[in-house]
Amino acid sequence: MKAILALADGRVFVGKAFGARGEVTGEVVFNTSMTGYQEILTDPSYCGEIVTMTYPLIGNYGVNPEDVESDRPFLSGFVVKEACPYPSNWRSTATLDEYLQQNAIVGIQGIDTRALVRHIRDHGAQTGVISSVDLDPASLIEKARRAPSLVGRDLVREVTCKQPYHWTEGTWVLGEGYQTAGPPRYKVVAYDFGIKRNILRNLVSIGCDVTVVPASTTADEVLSMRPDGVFLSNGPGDPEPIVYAQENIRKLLGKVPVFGICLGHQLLALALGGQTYKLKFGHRGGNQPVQRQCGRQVEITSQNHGFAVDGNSLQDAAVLTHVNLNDNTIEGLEHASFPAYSVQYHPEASPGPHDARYLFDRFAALMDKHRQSRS
Ligand SMILES: NC(=O)CC[C@H](N)C(=O)O
Repeated sequence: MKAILALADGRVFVGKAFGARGEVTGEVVFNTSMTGYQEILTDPSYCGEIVTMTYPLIGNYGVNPEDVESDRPFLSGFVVKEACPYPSNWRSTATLDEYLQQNAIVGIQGIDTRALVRHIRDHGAQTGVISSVDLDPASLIEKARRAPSLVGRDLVREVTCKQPYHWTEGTWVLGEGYQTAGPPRYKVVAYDFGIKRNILRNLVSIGCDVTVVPASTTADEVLSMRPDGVFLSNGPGDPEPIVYAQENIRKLLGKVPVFGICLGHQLLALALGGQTYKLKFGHRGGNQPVQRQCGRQVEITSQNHGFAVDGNSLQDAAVLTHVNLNDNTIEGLEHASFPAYSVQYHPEASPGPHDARYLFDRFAALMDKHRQSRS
C-alpha cells in the first residue's frame, strides 16, 4: 500500500506503508544508530516526533518483550529505508511490522531516507505528516504546515505516570535476563518526565531503592519521602514550558543530591536561571563524542535531544563539565556549591555505548557524601 511523507516546506517522499495504516503528524527528526530501534521506539522522549532511521535495514533482529524502555512506543511515526520482514534472532518474538501494527504506530518505508536526512540536516527539523489514507501531496503539505510545533508545548504531561510506583528491576545479563535488586543502600525518588527504564535499572544496580513519581509531584511531597537522592529524568518536547518542574527543582537544590539526564539536565539549568534553545536538527544516535572538561577524557555517547542548554546563560551558578566535540554544545554541568549535576546525553545507553556508566556511580558517591555531612 502506498504511503506519503510530506514536510511543511513542501518536500514530499513517496513510499510504502508499514506498521499501522493511517495518518500522523510530528516533528521529523533522524537517529543515526545502527541498532537499538526497539529502545528508540519505546523511549517516551520521542513523543510528538516522526523518527527517521539513517541505517537502511531496520527490523533485521525482530522485536522481543525485554528490550523496551517503557510500556509502549510513544513516537508519532517511523520512517525507514527497508523494514526487514524476515528477522533472524533467537530472542525475536515478532517482526517490526507486526510490532508497529500491534502498537498502532504508522510507518513508511522505501523512501530515499538519505535524501530526507540531508534535507533535514541542511534545512533543519520541521513538522511533517505520514499518510496512507490521504495520498494528495498538496493536501498533506498543508496538513504538515498546520501541525503543532514542539516549541512551547508541555509534552511531559502526555507521558508521565499517573501514580507513584516502586521499581526493582536491575540491568540485563545475557542468559540470565534482568537482575533483581540487592539490599538497597540509597532511597531515591525519580521524577518521571518520560523516564527510560534502563535509567531505573542502572539506579537499582548501584543499590538504589527507587520510587518513581509523576512529573507534577511537589518538592515538599518528594522531601516528605526522605530520599537520599532525587533523579530528574529524560522526556519529550521543549523544557521551557515545564515551569512546575523547574520550581520544584529549585526548592530541592541544596536539600538533597540531584542527578539529571537530558530533559532533566535542561530543567536543572532552567531552575538555575539558565536558558535553553532549539538545535537545528538535534543530536540523535550512538556515536556522539563528548569531552570531560576535567581530565579531557572523551566518551562516545548515546544521544537523543533537540534542545540544548545555553552555556553563557548560567553565569556562576554552575560549572560546565562536558562539551560535545562535534559542535561545542553543552553536554554536562554541576552546581557551583550544591550536590547537583546533570548531563545532556544518555549514560544508560539503551541504545548505545556504555562509556558514561560512571555517572551513576558518581550519584552514589554524592549520596554517600551528603549522608556523611548530615551525620
Ligand atoms: N531525551 C530527552 O530527554 C530529550 C530532551 C528534550 N525533549 C530535547 O529534545 O532536547
